[in-house]
Amino acid sequence: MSFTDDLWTATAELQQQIAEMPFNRDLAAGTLPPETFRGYIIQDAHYLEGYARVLALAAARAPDAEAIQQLAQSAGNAIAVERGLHAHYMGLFGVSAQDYAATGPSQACDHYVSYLAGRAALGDFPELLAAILPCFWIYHEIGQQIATTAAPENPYRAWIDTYAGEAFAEGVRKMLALVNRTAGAASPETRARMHAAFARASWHEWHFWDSAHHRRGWAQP
Ligand SMILES: Cc1ncc(C[n+]2csc(CCO)c2C)c(N)n1
Repeated sequence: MSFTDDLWTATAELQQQIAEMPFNRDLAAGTLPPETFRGYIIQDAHYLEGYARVLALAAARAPDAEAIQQLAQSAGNAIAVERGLHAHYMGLFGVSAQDYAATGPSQACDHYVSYLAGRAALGDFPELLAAILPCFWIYHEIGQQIATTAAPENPYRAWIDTYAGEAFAEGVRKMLALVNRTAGAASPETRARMHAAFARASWHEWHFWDSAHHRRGWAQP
């Protein structure tokens, strides 16, 4: 079994819970309320900015030229691909630049991005890489699962096609290979921290969807 297979097996229960979340079930059925998806997309745009920055920090920390190139390209792709998707849905749901600017990140969004930035500042490269992986891998798994069950006339088709598509799958495969290469050169102690970072970032993915489903923002006194 590869190291990344171990990561998935160790978090199998959480991964199953994510697959069964009402947000993802309703998205597949096409019955997710537009207002819920609108809130999700705004938060996801905030997330994306933070995530792309973290990818760029990971690129700067990478041990060799190949990994620098892969992570820096991913940072650029993240902005290009996801921004296109966000612009599409923001147009559809009437989110203006002013609406977006007026809506700050939710607690879940801020918590996830802060966690990743914390690993970038305080962790080592293997730990940071393991924290970055769930964003790619879980979206790929969920995208594929949803694609097989999705209603044909689904308003969220562009979202589904992005994550179920071959271009994205190729990016996921490269990320898995880099994690396995990195874990292969790491000590048992470092591999244990990679496991913890992968599990924590996977929990953040669950929390992000849970927050979007409940339309939570930032609690005010
Ligand atoms: C909360 C949240 N987690 C993961 C993704 C997916 N994603 C965002 S950036 C990126 C890198 C390549 O484009 C990927 C896979 C998302 N959109 N929102």
